[in-house]
Amino acid sequence: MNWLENLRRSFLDWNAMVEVLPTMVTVGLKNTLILAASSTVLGIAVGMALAIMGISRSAWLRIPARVYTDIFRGLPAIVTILLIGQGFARIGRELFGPSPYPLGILALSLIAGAYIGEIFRSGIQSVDRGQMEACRALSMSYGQGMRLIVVPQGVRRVLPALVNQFIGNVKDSSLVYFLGLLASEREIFRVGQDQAVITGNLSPLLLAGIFYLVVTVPLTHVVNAIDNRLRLGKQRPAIITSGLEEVSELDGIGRPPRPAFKGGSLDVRQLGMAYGELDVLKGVDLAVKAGTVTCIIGPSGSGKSTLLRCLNRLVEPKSGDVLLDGESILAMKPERLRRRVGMVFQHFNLFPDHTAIENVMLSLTKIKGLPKAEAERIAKARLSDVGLASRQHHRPGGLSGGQQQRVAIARALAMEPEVILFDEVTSALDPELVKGVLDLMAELAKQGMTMVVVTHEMGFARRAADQVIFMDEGRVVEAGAPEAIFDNPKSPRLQRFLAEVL
Ligand SMILES: Nc1ncnc2c1ncn2[C@@H]1O[C@H](COP(=O)(O)OP(=O)(O)OP(=O)(O)O)[C@@H](O)[C@H]1O
Repeated sequence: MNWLENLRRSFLDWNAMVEVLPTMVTVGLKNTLILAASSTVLGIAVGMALAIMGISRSAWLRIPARVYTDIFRGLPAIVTILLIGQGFARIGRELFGPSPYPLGILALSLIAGAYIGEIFRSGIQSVDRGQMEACRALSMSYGQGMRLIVVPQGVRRVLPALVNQFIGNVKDSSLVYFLGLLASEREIFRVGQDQAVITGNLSPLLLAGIFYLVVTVPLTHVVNAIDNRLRLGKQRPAIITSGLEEVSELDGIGRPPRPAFKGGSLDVRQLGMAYGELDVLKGVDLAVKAGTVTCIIGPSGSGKSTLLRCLNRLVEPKSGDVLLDGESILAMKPERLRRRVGMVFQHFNLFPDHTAIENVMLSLTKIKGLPKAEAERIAKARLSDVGLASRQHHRPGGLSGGQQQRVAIARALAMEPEVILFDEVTSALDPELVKGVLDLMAELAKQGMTMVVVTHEMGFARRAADQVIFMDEGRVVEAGAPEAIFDNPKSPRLQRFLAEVL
C-alpha cells in the first residue's frame, strides 16, 4: 500500500491545497478570467471583421481574411504568444508599460479572432439563402438584410461554438506566463505551478486543474440552456388544430368592402434573362391589368420563377423592360420597386427567430420607419385578415405550413404593395393545408389586388385567374382566359402539358 500513500502525498496534500487556495482565487482565477474574457471580447471584434471580409464579394477583402486566418489558426498558440509578446516587447513597453500582460491579451485575441472569424463565417453562411431573398423582397438593402436578419441568425447558431472558444481561451491563458508575468499577474496554472515547486508535490497543480473545470464545465451547460431558449423562444401553450380545421380560421373574418387594394398594372416587354450562358427567358411579352390575377403555368424549368423574380428584380433582366403603371422598373431603385411589388415564396422564408407579428412588423418599422405602435396596429390587422390574430405571438416553428404561408402573405400585404408575386406558394404544403392558402389568395383577388401567380394548382388557375399564361423553354407559348387555355388549348405543347397534369 506504499504506492497508494505515495499517490496521496503527490496529489492530495490538503495542507498544500489550503495554503494556495486564497492566492488561487484572488490572483490566479482573477487573472485567468481577465485574460480569457478580454481576449474573447477582442477576438469577437476581430472575428466579426474577418467573417464579414470572408463572405465579401471583393477579393481584396476575402484574401487578406483568408491569409490571416490560415496564419493564426495554423501556428501553435505558444509560438504566436512568444512572437508577439517578445517581438513587440519594446513597443509594448512604450504603449503599456513594463508588464507583458497587455501583449499576452493581444496575442490571445489575435489567435481567438482567427477561430471566431471561422465560426461566424460558417454560422452566417449556414443561414438559408431564402432569408436574404425574403429581406430583399421586403425592400431591405443587402446591408440591412445582413444586419437585421442574416448575421443575428448566424451568430445565434454559433453561440455554443463561441463558448467553446472562450473555454479555449481560458486554457490558452496558461501560456501567457511564458512572457514572464509579474507575481500579481499570474493566472491559475502559474499559481499552481509555483506552489508545486515550493511544496514539492503536485497537489497545487491538481487544485489548478479543478479550478479550470469549475470555470468551464458549468459554462457549457448554461450556454446549452440559453441556446435552447433562443432557438425555441418563449414557449406558448400549444394550440393543436387539425389541418382540416385550418380553413375555418379564415371564416368569419370581417371582410373590408371591396375593392380594398389599389392594384397596379404590369407590362412585360420582350423580357430576356440569362444565368451565365443559359438563356432562361427569351423575349417574354405579358400584360397584366390592374386588379387582375395572372396565373403562370408550364413545365419545370420553363422559366416561370425566373420571370417572377425579374418582376421585382430579385434577378436582373438581360434585355427588354417591365413597366409598372407605365413606369420602367429598371429605372427604379430596386428597394423602391419592391415596396410596390411584394412577393410570397414557396418555402415561406419567414424569419424563424421572430414571432408572427414581429415578422410582419419588421419592414414596417425598419424600412418604412413607422412608429412601433402604428406598425403593431397594422401587423395585427393584417394577421387578422389572414385568420391568424390568435397566433400572433407564435414563432414560425410553432405554426403549420399553411399558417406560416398565411403569415408570409400578411407580411407582404403589410407593405401595401400594388402587385403581389406568388411563387408556387402551396407546393410545400400538406394537401389539406393548400385550400386555406388558396382561399385566402382568391379573397385577395376579389379585393382588387394585382396578382401574378406561378402555380401547379390548375383548379385555382381555372377558378381565380383572369388570364392564364403557359410558358415553355423561356417563352410564352399560349395566353388567354382560363376557359380558353384549359378547355380549348391550341398549341400541341400545351395540350401535352395539360394531358400530363390534369
Ligand atoms: N440561380 C440559378 N443559376 C443557374 N441556373 C438557374 C438558376 N435558377 C434557375 N436556373 C435554371 O433556369 C431555368 C429556369 O428555372 P426556373 O426556376 O425559372 O424554372 P421554373 O419554370 O420556375 O421551374 P420549376 O417549376 O421547377 O420551379 C432552369 O433550367 C434552371 O435550372
